[in-house]
Amino acid sequence: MTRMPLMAGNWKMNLNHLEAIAHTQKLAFALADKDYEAVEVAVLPPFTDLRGVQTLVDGDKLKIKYGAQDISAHDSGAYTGEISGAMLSKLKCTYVAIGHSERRQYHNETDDLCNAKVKAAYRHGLTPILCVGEGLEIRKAGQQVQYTLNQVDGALKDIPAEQAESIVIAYEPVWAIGTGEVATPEDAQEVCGAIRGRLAELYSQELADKVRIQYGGSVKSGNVAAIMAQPDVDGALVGGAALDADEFVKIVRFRDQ
Ligand SMILES: O=C[C@H](O)COP(=O)(O)O
Repeated sequence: MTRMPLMAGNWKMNLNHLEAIAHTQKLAFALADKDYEAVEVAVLPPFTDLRGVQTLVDGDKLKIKYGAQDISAHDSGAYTGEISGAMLSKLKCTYVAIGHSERRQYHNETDDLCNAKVKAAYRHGLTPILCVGEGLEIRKAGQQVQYTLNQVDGALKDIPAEQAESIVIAYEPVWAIGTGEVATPEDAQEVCGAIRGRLAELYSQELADKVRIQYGGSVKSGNVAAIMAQPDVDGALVGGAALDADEFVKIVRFRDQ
């Protein structure tokens, strides 16, 4: 089964709304139709950038997809500081990251909350990029597969197959995020393969074969090809390297690296 690779740039808390427009224009200028035929390209800017990115993408009919880095579990109301799925879908977001390790670590997000956010995303026609992955202690104990599969189970609780078949799962070992310490291609394959196996158990092999599983953690143009060569890795969730447009374009063109 061929799955369209998804290269997504998670800008995290970087680039203001003016910088976001300049950065997206630079990407749009560099990317050609043949890039989009081979790879789906997405950016996940901060909330305050989304309107600017939308205006650019709509106005110039760009093929870059975009989405948010988080979503509220609630649809509206007295939740100061939160952004709802309805607001994101009104801005024509395609994707929303859920359960990024930085949200789990600094905002105490649990698997139950991730599950509620996955449901909120689907209520509003957004595609979740569910982030999972173990910390260093878990890795040292050799528990990375079980730990990550528990996160998958928790976030997908009561999610029907008709929804789950469109999910994207990003395996991001926490010890490899922003550290320059990339997982080996074999490390990435071990867990990504196990995630696909779990999807087959929870749903069906047919569904598992459709779902795109990304690797994230210090992905750069120099290591992306080896990671993408793994059978169960269908893309990358890129942090730091996505802030450099030239570098991100090289990652999108991983087959040339
Ligand atoms: O969402 C992206 C990941 O946290 C990876 O970040 P990084 O590429 O800077 O290691």
